[in-house]
Amino acid sequence: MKKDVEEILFTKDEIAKKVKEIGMQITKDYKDKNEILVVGVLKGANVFLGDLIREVNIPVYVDFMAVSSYGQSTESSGVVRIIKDLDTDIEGKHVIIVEDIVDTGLTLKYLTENLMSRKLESLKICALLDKPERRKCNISLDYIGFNIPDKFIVGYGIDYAERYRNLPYIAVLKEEAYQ
Ligand SMILES: O=P(O)(O)OC[C@H]1O[C@H](OP(=O)(O)OP(=O)(O)O)[C@H](O)[C@@H]1O
Ligand code: HPA
Repeated sequence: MKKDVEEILFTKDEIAKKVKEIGMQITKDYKDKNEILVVGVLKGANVFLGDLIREVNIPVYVDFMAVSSYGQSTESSGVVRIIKDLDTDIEGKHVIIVEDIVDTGLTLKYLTENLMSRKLESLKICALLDKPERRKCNISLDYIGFNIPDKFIVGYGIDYAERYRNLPYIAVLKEEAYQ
């Protein structure tokens, strides 16, 4: 796996420091609420979510959605499909969507519109990585870990064709690894 890595963007320690900061900010912002519901977007956000919730010091409930837009390629198809919906009713809840990476923004645009229609109390978005150069729609992110360049990223839960999710760091994938 290491041979396919062009460059390490963020080490394990740098990621842990950033996740801690985001967790502290969420704790501060929601300190007056009884609980929050964190919605992880499978599969990529799984690793980030697992670390993040342990840095939040108020009651956290967890649910997941699975959507599909990329398939086996490095380009978003733009068509988002729900593969797994939430298990819980989110009416009246304070919800935070947790994403690993925002690229075109089409996945989050679809998800926010979908969740907003369910009468929740509030909705915020937390993304570990943001690739603003690639944006194809207007969405606003409430918590962002790192801005990254327009390169294909893997590691810390993020895949190419289901590989590299278990790399402990965040890295740029060599072009020859996906050609
Ligand atoms: O901003 P966008 O262009 O919509 O791209 C972002 C989405 O793409 C990735 O998911 P992917 O479809 O690769 O699925 P995965 O999480 O299962 O790896 C990532 O986890 C986001 O959900
Ligand atoms: O850079 C990326 N890497 C992996 N999956 C992705 N989905 C959107 N952008 C990316």
